[in-house]
Amino acid sequence: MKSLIIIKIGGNVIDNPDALKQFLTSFRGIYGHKILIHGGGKIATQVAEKLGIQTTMVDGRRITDQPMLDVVTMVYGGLVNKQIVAQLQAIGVDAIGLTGADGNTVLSKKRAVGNIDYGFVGDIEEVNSGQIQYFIRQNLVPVFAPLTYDRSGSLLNTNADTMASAIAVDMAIRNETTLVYCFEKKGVLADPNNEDSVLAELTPESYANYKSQGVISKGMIPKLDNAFSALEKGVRKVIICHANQVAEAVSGSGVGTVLSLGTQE
Ligand SMILES: Nc1ncnc2c1ncn2[C@@H]1O[C@H](COP(=O)(O)OP(=O)(O)O)[C@@H](O)[C@H]1O
Ligand SMILES: CC(=O)N[C@@H](CCC(=O)OP(=O)(O)O)C(=O)O
Repeated sequence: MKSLIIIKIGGNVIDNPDALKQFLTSFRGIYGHKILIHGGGKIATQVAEKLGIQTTMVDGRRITDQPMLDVVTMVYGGLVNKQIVAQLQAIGVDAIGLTGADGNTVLSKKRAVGNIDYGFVGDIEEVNSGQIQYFIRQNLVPVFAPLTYDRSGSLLNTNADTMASAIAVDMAIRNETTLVYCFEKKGVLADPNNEDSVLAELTPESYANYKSQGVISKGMIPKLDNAFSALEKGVRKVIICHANQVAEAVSGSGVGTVLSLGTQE
């Protein structure tokens, strides 16, 4: 099987032009086939606010009514996606920007969880990995915005960490897949106030312990849930690391946090 590297880059890095540039340079240094999935939640919140639209997040997901869907479509599918693609092209990476609707690549259905009306939020139902593989075979680097669609013409807002995990799981059928979550810290920290307290390894057991102590919290919880889920479903390796260190992390030089299923019964 061929190796494939799937990288997710979060909103705090995208929001900082210098940090984004450094990340994209490191991304260019990754040898072989690769896919990028970007977030951009922070920018969507800022743009929405400028338009007088308030943001409400529930369980890490943005309540997405029609005006908010318009904002996230413009921000993720337009502004962020096209800026990243243009910057990658400028440094010699032949990137192609996609949403899940483009090439029918990622299909979802409206989220229906409990009594909460999330609006136009999509839970992924199907990844068309054959089509994504086609782009890769053309030596293109797919760059996905966190937007999916529901077959009947509606775009749906989808959490970018979940999108990365779902794409990685499906691509793992045809490729030896590594999934890397990049953000603004050096990895999962044993002490959130100490940037150097990076955990080299995390198992479901140690994750549960750190979570119950409140050491792992906020956005890191859905990220790790998605990350462990990918590992359980056939993704070979999952790493959480700093955006600048993505090339080193992929080459196995020991930076960041590597997830392991440990010795589960
Ligand atoms: N133990 C921890 N180690 C590192 N980050 C943590 C930890 N616990 C909570 N976090 C928080 O998780 C955040 C990452 O999640 P999130 O904001 O969703 O990432 P992204 O930028 O990829 O969207 C970090 O910015 C940090 O504030
Ligand atoms: C449904 C839902 O919540 N979608 C996310 C998609 C963007 C995202 O996940 O961006 P980060 O990775 O930068 O957080 C949102 O609109 O915030």
